[in-house]
Amino acid sequence: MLFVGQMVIGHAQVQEAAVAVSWVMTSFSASLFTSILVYRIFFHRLRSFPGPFLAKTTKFWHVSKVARNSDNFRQLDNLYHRYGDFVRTAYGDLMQGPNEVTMFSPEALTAVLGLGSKCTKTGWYDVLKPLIALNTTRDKGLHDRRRRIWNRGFSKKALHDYEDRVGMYSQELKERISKSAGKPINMTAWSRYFSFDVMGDFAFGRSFDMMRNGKNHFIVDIIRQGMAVIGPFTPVPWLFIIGKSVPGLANRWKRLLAWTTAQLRSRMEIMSYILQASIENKSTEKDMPYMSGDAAAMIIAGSDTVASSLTFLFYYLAKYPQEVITLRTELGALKTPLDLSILEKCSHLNGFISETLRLHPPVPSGVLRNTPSQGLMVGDRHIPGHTTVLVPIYTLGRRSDCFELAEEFIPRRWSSQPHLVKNKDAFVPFSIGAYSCVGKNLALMELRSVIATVISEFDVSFAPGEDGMGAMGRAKDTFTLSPGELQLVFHPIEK
Ligand code: HEM
Repeated sequence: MLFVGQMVIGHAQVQEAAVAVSWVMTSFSASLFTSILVYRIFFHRLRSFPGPFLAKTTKFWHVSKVARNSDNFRQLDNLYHRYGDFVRTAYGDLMQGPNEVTMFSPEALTAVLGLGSKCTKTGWYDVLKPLIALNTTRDKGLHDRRRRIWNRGFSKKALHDYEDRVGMYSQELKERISKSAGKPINMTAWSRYFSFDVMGDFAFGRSFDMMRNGKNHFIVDIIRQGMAVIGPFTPVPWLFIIGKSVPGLANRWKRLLAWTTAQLRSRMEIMSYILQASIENKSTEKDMPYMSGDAAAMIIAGSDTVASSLTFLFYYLAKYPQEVITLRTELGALKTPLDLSILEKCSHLNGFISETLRLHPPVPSGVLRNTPSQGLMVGDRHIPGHTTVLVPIYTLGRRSDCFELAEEFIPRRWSSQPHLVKNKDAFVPFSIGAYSCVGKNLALMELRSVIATVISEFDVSFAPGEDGMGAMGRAKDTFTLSPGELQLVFHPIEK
């Protein structure tokens, strides 16, 4: 009896203790979170920057905004129109609370990325770890050393050597298009098949054969699934890094790395310059994480960007048939077979490409940087040290104080009507400074080659029922831009 009584009393005491402990825990958590919120809203060093109320309190505000449509560039653009040149956002570095300022002016771009800037890459760039690619190298000295090696693969001579290969892939695309002449084809997919085939060849000496098979290579699917996750989780990159350990994702990730490393043992093109540097230094095995990282980065950086650009180039060819005639006249004056280096001098073709990249930059939200410890001056505004900053390329390219009729597609602003460009510093599709795009000239060569090759034989129109709006309307911002489907019809021209 006594024993039962003790048990009842004991049970009651345990219950009381549990209630007391949960009260203590609840009040502790409530006061902790309240003080964090009060600090972030009223006392944080970025409190003077305007921005959405919830963005001051948690980064998940930004995730919730972009989770559904993966349209970060559009969300940031809305913030610019609402708050102006400096906005406190919730987008940024590893394990911090909201500690970011997004800036929208060319002046800010130069301060953050221009030569001499002391800003550094943020923890977001650890996404490829354990591999280390050129574009994910956060140490400035190491980056400079590796960039010098990469530059060899993009020298004038190297680029000249690539011309035939690029021309050959452009012909292949034209032949594939001609097989579907008069019928709708998904140009978003075919632009991707082209760009990945080219990069497969340049990175590994072997095409992905996507144009031949008319479908994605499995490696490309893995990359695209990875990029689709990166998009919404950019504000919280540590979640993505943790996600890489989840079995399904981890296996796909491992397959990608194993495949990339295996390809390195075979014939290579641009990678051969990078490999050569390691052979000269007798450090091939030690450098393997760099070389695998570089090969993966080359595919990621060099394929989606070119694919997105091509999709929008074709969109404008279909939308403005008059432009096709102007381009054809310019190209008609050239000798055949086309010499790709001559295309560099075609002012309308280059204006057409620049205008497309201005309105649809393939890296639309820009790149993440941390300010140095002393902070950063942008005009008369001081950004405190260790703040994550970014300058969205999409918004810069559409600023009405930088471009006359900014929302309109006017290729001539880059040739015969330069007054339509009020501030050229706002046109930065390839970024600027020490970390700007190393592949810019190869990318432009590909774009010029495809457009010149295809329009010399075809007119382009939207497929029945297609108005072209989905390409941008349904585009996903997965760091690089992934356009929505675009159905086009190609009609052989009479010669
Ligand atoms: C229209 C096509 C392209 C556009 C708009 C573009 C844009 C960019 C941008 C904005 C960056 C800066 C990224 C950052 O700071 O995080 C970048 C870097 C880079 N791009 Fe491109 N890119 C294009 C094509 C290519 C191609 C064809 C390659 C071929 C290999 C390439 C390779 C790279 C590499 C390796 C970097 C890192 C450079 C460094 O950190 O030093 N890109 N690109």
